[in-house]
Amino acid sequence: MDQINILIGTPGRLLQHMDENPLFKCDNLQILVLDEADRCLDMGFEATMNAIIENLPPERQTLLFSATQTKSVKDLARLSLSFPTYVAPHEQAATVTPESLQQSYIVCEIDEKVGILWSFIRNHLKQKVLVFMATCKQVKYTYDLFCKLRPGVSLLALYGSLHQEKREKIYNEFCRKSNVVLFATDLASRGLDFPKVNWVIQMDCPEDVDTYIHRAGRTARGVFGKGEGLLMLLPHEEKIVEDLKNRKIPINKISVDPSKVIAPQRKIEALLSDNTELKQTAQRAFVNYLKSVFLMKNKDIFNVQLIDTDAYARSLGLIVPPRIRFLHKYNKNISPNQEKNEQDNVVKKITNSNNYDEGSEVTSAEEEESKVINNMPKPRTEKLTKKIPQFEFDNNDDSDIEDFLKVKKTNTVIETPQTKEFEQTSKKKAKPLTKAAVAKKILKKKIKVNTTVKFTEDGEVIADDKRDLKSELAKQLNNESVGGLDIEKAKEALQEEDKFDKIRFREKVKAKHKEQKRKLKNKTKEEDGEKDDFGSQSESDGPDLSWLPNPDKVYGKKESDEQSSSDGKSDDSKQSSDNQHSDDSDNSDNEIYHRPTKRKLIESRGIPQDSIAPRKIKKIQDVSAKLSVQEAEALAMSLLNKKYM
Ligand SMILES: Nc1ncnc2c1ncn2[C@@H]1O[C@H](COP(=O)(O)OP(=O)(O)OP(=O)(O)O)[C@@H](O)[C@H]1O
Repeated sequence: MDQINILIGTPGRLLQHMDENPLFKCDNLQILVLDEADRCLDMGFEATMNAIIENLPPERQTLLFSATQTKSVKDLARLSLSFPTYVAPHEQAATVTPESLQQSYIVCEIDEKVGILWSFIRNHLKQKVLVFMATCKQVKYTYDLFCKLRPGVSLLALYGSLHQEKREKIYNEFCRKSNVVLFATDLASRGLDFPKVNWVIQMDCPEDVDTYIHRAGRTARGVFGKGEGLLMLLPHEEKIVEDLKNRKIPINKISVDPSKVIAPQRKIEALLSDNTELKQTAQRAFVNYLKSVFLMKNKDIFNVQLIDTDAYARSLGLIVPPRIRFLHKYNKNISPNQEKNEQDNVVKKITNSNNYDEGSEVTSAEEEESKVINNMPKPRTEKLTKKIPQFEFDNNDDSDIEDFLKVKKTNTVIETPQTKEFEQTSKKKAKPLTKAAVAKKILKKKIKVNTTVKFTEDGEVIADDKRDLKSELAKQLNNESVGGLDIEKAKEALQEEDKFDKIRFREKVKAKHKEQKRKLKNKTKEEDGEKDDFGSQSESDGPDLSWLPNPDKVYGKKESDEQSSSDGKSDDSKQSSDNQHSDDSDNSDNEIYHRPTKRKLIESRGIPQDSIAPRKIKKIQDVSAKLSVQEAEALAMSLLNKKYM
């Protein structure tokens, strides 16, 4: 780190190295360059920049760059500049922005913005467009929504809450592609050099003139760069144009042909009703936009009270406008006097500077305020179309959207009784639906929230042993319809339930053990069965113990056996004779114990088992062979008769 010649970094990262890296030394620093110097020196980076400057040697050259350079002595004094030189290459130029940048603005209602943007994109499919919005949430929502609506061109979104790697990927993708739309926050308004951007759309009014210049500067870059800029303003935001013109920015007012605006309102509403996540993003976009307007410094231009929030919510696809808590809180905290003053101010401003409400009569401040908020004079663009040149939606690219636009009717709604009914009911719902109201409704209907009931295919309820309450106390507590929760009672009920849970658990363990035992038993049985295959043929035959050594041989002969052994018979032959004459009483015990199976005996004598026929059958075969047919028949009959007598 101490060997490097050039270091490029953001203020935060640089300060982190200074604080945490022992190898990072700036004693020999010769040149400090601050790109986007006005931004670096403004309030947001003040503390960080002051800390960095403290760590740098005072003997150095300092270079500051920006398209909107600060001349504030206070700011420059912090850098300890001596003999500063101001270099402005375009100071004598007629305009501060490049001549090849064509700039225009439109005035529209807040609920028209989405439709205008959508129509613009649909008509510029073969162009590279950069759209600036006020907040991350708006960018995210517009991106998600338009992706679902499929405009027919690549869409990208760039905003601060994205991971750095993703930001870089999106940046590179936007640079690479030529037909693409990028939705972005002011994160992309400075320093990023996107090549060949055709259009910069400022969908929300920029914070100040500097922000406008930086945003617009993303197009018409370099020596031969060309581009166009479009600024969308709400009627009360039009005052910024004056500031722009005072700063030598050539900007012309144009209007939009309403017949060419296709607002996919129904589609958006349908999408949101199907997709809760998208709906939540829309709600966040709505609240965050209003918050950003509320927090703007320049209250002459930004006034959240003048925004038709219901219309804005509807344009985002939200049928029920989300609650704007910060605004409610703010309105509550304003004392009546303050409120009246504010109202007076709003009215004065509107009546003085706005030409749209020429016909309205001021009766009292309060009346006027409510007029301003609820019945804001609508400076519809149609009114202005006579004087102002129209915005050319049809561009020269090869897309066949021109025909499409001519054929398609805008906002065609087939009126069905259902839609009429819906509109009527939605009109009736003037009262906002609060969470408390919803909760009251649920309580009235006695619906138990957060309960799951499972049914069989026949519609019978399946009892859930885990969820069913067992103890009386818990049941009682559950049935109580009093709001709130008695912690002590709930604790006791839980303890009671715990007892039943333990019993259930014990039973479960017992059942498991039983099952294990049963399985083990079955296994051993199976193993025994396998042994039988190799030992005795059937259980009635008894175990095959022929393989055991002869106890006589091992323990010597018994007295009772002496006689039989003296007959000169071998052990094997004795065994076989024993089998043949099983009624021999002397050796009966040994016989039963040592009796091998018939199969074993036959095998031990070396006679093939197949060749042995049962003795009785053999005898009959022998006798019948010697008889004639008649004699054999007679014999058979007599045998049968004998058997059944
Ligand atoms: N002398 C030059 N000849 C040709 N092209 C140039 C020249 N100087 C700059 N450019 C091109 O102009 C574009 C803008 O340059 P650069 O990014 O340096 O501007 P910048 O003033 O830093 O802009 P910003 O700070 O607003 O992002 C770049 O694409 C660059 O290649």
